[in-house]
Amino acid sequence: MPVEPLSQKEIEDRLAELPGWSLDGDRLTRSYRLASHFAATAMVVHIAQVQDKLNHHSDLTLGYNTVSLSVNTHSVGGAVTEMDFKLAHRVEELAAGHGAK
Ligand SMILES: C[C@H](O)[C@H](O)[C@H]1CNC2=NC(N)=NC(=O)C2=N1
Repeated sequence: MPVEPLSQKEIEDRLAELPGWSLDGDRLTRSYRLASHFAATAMVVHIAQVQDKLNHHSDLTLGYNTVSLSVNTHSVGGAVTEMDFKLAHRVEELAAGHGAK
């Protein structure tokens, strides 16, 4: 599926539907806090599974009780595309099941 860079306005409109996510330079980002380091680790594994399914991968960081993502689309030179928002929405869905805030 070919993807194109989104305009600033398109990014802002889509971000309005994704509380907690923001644009940091040319990347979509969000950090989550979890109840324990083990819970955070399980969420990382779950996100990795989704990313492989979508063939779209964030920079994914496991901290102490935290999980952070930062993503853009390499194939269009590191711009934000629909693929980044698709991943963000999938992560939001699974985050609830991990008790991530
Ligand atoms: C060959 C493979 O389809 C590409 O390298 C995929 C893998 N994961 C990816 N992840 C991200 N974030 N952007 C991409 O363009 C991308 N491309």
